[in-house]
Amino acid sequence: MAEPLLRLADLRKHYGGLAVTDGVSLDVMPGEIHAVIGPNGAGKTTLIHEITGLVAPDSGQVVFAGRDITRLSRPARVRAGLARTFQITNVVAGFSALENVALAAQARVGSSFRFFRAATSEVALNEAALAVLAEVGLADRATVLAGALSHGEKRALEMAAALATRPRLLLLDEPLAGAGPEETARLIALLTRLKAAYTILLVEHDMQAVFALADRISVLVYGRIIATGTVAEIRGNAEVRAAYLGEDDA
Ligand SMILES: Nc1ncnc2c1ncn2[C@@H]1O[C@H](COP(=O)(O)OP(=O)(O)OP(=O)(O)O)[C@@H](O)[C@H]1O
Repeated sequence: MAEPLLRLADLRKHYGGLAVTDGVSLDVMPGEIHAVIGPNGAGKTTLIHEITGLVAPDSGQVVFAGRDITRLSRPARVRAGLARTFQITNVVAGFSALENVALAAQARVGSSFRFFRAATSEVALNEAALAVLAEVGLADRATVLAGALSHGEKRALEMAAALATRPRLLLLDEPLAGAGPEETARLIALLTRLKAAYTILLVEHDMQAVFALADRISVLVYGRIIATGTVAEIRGNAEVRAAYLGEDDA
């Protein structure tokens, strides 16, 4: 069997008396979309933060591509191939779509913000940024200020910014949050396309989207994974249905 691209081993994080991550172990296999679902406050965002390095776990390990990255800095994790999008839309409104992507690409090579202007004039950087915009269907919106994009386009731009770092693993924190039905359909189509090229860890509340996209699902409840399995296994799991999925979802 292939080695997991990401392995979480017995991760634990307490805030005071609250065990927010309570011994989470999870493998993300190369090429899969692995969804993490769970009720509000289950600890999903904290788990993503522990993977990206924003929150340090009290104990346990984060192993990425065979390397223990538990204590690595956030930029070092990005350089190793971890990219994320945020739950709250996170683009620079006053920059064009192209500039936003170029800025993200620069983060990967570690150059500082003040070299930004010079760098965007580089033909190669612009071409690479354009290619990434095309990947998410925004090529014809390259010169539009990010602040003027629709909500769904901003989410796609966030994904482009993440892709610009040339990730091996894409962490998506609620990419469909706040999207209307049409935008949701478009974003699901985009994620389906990205699925062919990237390994993805997806945190998402929209169960129809999760069932349509995920290869495997892990269910997090009060900081613990209560089940991991295929869509069919999770939908048919009585404990999951009782703890989380309503009859409508299942
Ligand atoms: N820095 C912190 N200090 C104290 N408590 C925290 C902190 N961060 C998160 N928590 C608590 O940890 C629990 C899990 O929060 P987290 O945001 O990870 O859950 P979540 O599953 O992402 O929720 P949601 O689906 O609502 O986004 C919550 O009870 C939250 O109040």
